[in-house]
Amino acid sequence: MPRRPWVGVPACCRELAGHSQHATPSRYMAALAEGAAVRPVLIPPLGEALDAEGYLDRLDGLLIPGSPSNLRPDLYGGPAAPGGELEDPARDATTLPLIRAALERGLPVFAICRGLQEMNVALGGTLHSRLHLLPGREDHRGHGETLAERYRPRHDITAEGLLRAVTEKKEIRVNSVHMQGIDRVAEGLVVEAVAPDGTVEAVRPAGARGFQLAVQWHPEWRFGEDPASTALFRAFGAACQGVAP
Ligand SMILES: N[C@@H](CCC(=O)NCCCC(=O)O)C(=O)O
Repeated sequence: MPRRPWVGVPACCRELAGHSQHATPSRYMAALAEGAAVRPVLIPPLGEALDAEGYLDRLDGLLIPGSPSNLRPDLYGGPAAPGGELEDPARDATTLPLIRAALERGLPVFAICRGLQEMNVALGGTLHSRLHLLPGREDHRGHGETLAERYRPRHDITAEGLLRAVTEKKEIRVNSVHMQGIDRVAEGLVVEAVAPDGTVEAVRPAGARGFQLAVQWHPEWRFGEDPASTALFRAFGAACQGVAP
């Protein structure tokens, strides 16, 4: 029985019950444990104090989860955000170096939503801070009264490359819960999927040897009900076991 791989999941820094806490939605951990058959471990967003390299020495893969917080605009030369926007500088200071180090090592990396935005910024790309205000763009914010409504399938994407190979699909219907999105794609990243309005929906490092993929939607959401999501987590788990996609 092969050893179950260990996969790091950088947490968010959140105020809960008056205390600063490190957390991520449990659906990411469940999708890793059940869909990828790996052992997920939370990585505290300790920024520079975190010995990122030391963590990666002990990990077989990295999953960068989504978050309602936005990246600090100064990280990509964007305009200052209006007051009151949720940001998470501790997470930014943790994930950006962690992503660069993991990609450099060829570690399997699966980045989701904010994680795609972090990968792009970590490698020198930029973001649109309000996609819905751009001419010709849809509103990708996933409005709805309930989580089920917010995370329901919203639009198709056209897949290429690793995404298409893993899912065995060219057209995939995905959910959409994000206000921001990629503006300038970082050098060294290739676009693997776009939405009908031109929004970049997936990227991967051009020279990636294994499973290194970032997606703007949420495949972890009820992943077992969607064949493409199931295939993505299974392939990520296999990559963490050392099996090429
Ligand atoms: N804040 C960024 C990233 C969006 C993201 O990761 N959304 C998933 C979590 C959202 C939620 O559950 O509320 C953006 O808005 O683009």
